[in-house]
Amino acid sequence: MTDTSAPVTVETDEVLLQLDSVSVGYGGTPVTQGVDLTVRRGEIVCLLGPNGAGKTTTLLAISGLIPLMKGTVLFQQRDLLKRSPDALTRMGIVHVPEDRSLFGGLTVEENLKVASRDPEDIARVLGYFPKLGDILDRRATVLSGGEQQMLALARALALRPTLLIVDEMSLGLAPIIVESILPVFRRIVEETGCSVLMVEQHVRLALEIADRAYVMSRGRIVREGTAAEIAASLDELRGSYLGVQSEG
Ligand SMILES: Nc1ncnc2c1ncn2[C@@H]1O[C@H](COP(=O)(O)OP(=O)(O)OP(=O)(O)O)[C@@H](O)[C@H]1O
Repeated sequence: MTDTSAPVTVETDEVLLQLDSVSVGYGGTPVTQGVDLTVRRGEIVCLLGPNGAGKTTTLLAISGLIPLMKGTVLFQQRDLLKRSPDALTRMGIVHVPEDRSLFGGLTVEENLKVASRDPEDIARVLGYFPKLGDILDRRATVLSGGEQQMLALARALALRPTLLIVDEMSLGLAPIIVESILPVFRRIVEETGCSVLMVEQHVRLALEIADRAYVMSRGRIVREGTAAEIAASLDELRGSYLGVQSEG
């Protein structure tokens, strides 16, 4: 059995994901323009910005769900162009979308079984979200928002991601639930060595657990820095880019 308590040593200088001059959009119209972004192994990176900035669009492009218009996306130094979303999942890129995409008619346990290759994976991911262990036979559709989000994350982890992409994990959740779930990402990274790229509206909470952050506005990266640097300039960023809707 895998010992999940031992921290995994990670080489944080190794670039896992690299976006160079990425432009992507819909119907031939670019939404993002020339986005440069990197995620190193074992890092938690936040992508911040106001509504409509292009954050979700950027994540969809990384996961192969919409085609690039310009630029390159390298994952472990391999070009992701023309790879299907399924192939990217097999390579270790696992995307938890904004709508969570659970199988509503299936139970918690069945949702986890769909994702896991090995029964041990289910026990392992329940270690991060013990509450799910008490409701294994409950259908996903009747779960609370927080329980659904835990299940979506647990299912993603059962796929053993190298890069976990999480879009608006906190959407519709009470701040107290967000405060309890966000720190789990730090534990996941320390114990599995995976990297996390997340879009999060609870900016201050997200920066507490992140290593670095990018701020996006109107499809461009307008600021990047360590989480501490971005947190220190939050008041200024709120005034110029992040807008009043950013919370936390
Ligand atoms: N399927 C689509 N077809 C056409 N335009 C779209 C589509 N999806 C998003 N857009 C547009 O692309 C722009 C960027 O949207 P995106 O969802 O990437 O922003 P975001 O930064 O994630 O915003 P939010 O925080 O509100 O989720 C918006 O103007 C949006 O209306």
